[in-house]
Amino acid sequence: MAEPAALPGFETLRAGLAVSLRGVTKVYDSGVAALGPLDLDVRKGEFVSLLGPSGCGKSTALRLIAGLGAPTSGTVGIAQSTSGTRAGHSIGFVFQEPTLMPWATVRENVRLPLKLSHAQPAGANTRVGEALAQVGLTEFAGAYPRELSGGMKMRASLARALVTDPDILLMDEPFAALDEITRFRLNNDLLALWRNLRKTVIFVTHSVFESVYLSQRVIVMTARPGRIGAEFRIDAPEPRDEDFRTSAGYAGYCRKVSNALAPSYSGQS
Ligand SMILES: Nc1ncnc2c1ncn2[C@@H]1O[C@H](COP(=O)(O)OP(=O)(O)OP(=O)(O)O)[C@@H](O)[C@H]1O
Repeated sequence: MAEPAALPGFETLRAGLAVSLRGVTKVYDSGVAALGPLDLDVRKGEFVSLLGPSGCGKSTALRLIAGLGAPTSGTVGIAQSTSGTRAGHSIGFVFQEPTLMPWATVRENVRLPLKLSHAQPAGANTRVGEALAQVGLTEFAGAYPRELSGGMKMRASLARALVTDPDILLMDEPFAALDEITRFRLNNDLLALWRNLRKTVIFVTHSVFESVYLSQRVIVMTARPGRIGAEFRIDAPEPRDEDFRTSAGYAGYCRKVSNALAPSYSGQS
């Protein structure tokens, strides 16, 4: 069978790559040089964290990868969806704020991306059920956002990103507003999901500890305009759990990443 034609903006990438940024810069209309030049390759199925000081362009990088804006220069390459569906469906985005519709139930909130893509109702019901089960919210499908804790709202937001079965999950400080115990629990659940579903995850965080716990690779960005200052491969055994979180190896990685991050904060208070 002939290869499907590449979708516009979704270039053919080197085999095994999910995302490839080449010389990407972003200068906003205000004149702020937010990013780059940035060269970044992310392998299919890899879990990568972007870490860096406030305003260094992490969210900008995610938005460019998601196609929510164009780079000022350089190229953003995204692997074509393995499911052969529309290009936009290969990416799911989770924001720091859960941004749920307050007047709609969890089920309706999670269904929204399928509704927008005019998915068949029967298939949509199945997908919504699967996504809710993946995040442990089956029993709260009929609840309204006001009835949910912060952690549950974030689970609903994650289910909404998973409902289209995207190949790539972009997560922008998703757990930053949660208390530490809830955050640890969601870290573990996200890792379990990643192990089962093997999605490519690009995760933005301010937390050295979170980035080392979750990632196969931590990218430390410089102050604005953000570039790659250092990167670390986290070679820890899977599955990671509380033993890893309290291990000497984990503490050692955290120290190295913190040391690499420190220069980016010089001049900031
Ligand atoms: N739409 C926009 N128009 C103009 N400037 C913008 C816009 N979006 C972001 N910026 C600026 O670009 C720079 C990078 O912003 P961005 O949100 O990407 O950084 P960040 O690393 O994600 O920051 P934080 O960690 O605080 O969320 C900042 O100086 C920000 O004020």
